[in-house]
Amino acid sequence: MNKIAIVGAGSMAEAFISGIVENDLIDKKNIWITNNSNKERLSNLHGRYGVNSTYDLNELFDGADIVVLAMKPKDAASAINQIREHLTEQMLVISVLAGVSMYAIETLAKKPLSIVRAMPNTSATVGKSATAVAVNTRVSEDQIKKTEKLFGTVGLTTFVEEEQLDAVTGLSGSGPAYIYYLIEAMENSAVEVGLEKQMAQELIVQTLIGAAEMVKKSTKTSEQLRLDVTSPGGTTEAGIKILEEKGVQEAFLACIKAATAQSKKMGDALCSQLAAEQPS
Ligand SMILES: NC(=O)C1=CN([C@@H]2O[C@H](COP(=O)(O)OP(=O)(O)OC[C@H]3O[C@@H](n4cnc5c(N)ncnc54)[C@H](OP(=O)(O)O)[C@@H]3O)[C@@H](O)[C@H]2O)C=CC1
Ligand SMILES: O=C(O)[C@@H]1CCC=N1
Repeated sequence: MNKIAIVGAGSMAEAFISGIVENDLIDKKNIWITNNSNKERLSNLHGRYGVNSTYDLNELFDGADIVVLAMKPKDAASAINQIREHLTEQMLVISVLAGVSMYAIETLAKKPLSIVRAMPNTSATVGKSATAVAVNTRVSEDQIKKTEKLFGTVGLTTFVEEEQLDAVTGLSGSGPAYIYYLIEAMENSAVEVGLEKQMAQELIVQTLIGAAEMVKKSTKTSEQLRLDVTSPGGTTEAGIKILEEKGVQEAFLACIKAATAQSKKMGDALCSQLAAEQPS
């Protein structure tokens, strides 16, 4: 890895910078970043991580072997249009943009590119992202190794087909929000049954970490582990009965299907727009 050029300086970009710098993957002087206009944000990132920033695209891309696209999907078209002349077939272009396909990126760049499309989640901030990655046929073995190293600094990486990324987005991309929602619900319930919120939060968080660790380490399925907790006529049985009556499993199915469909819809909308703009 020689130089990384990051386009977009939001929370996702910062999670990567933090992971790369903490793991000494590359000298921080070789990490370059730009954004749309927020100079204060760039100087803040420089101050905290020692990375370089610039609005000069020649300086940003000069000698870069990896480019990370980390702006919002709505800004992808204008951002890629601005940088397209600097992108080369030799560079590895890593995109974390939700719903922006490799086809869309190449169409906007107006050239074939080696593209890695990734779906991390916000737990990248604490090095615990569940990231799924798809690569196109131009990505070399060496670039795959670089990709694994890079995403390894922010958590777990798994390789998927591009078609699976909508489902991954609906599952683990949005996933932290579902878990926060569950935590919120458990915190509010704890208060209702007479517990102090802060203390309840500690219990809930440790319960989640412990249960997740059990699923990860045990040879039992999650269903078996649930049944292990559920004594006949006991408290868990009483609680789970209510979750079943309220249709919580069905609600999760509908939730993940809706998020997957929304990811596909966002991607399809951009692809249709780009196809319509192509000269016939
Ligand atoms: N949040 C999440 O859970 C997840 C997000 N993602 C993806 O990560 C990406 C980044 O998200 P996030 O970090 O939350 O975004 P933020 O809104 O925090 O940051 C977006 C950044 O893009 C910059 N930007 C906008 N337009 C341009 C441009 N033309 N050229 C250069 N930079 C530009 C903005 O600059 P300025 O501030 O100057 O306007 C800002 O620094 C998104 O595409 C999202 O889909 C992926 C997985 C999970
Ligand atoms: O809600 C969103 O669109 C983004 C994509 C994955 C997580 N957040």
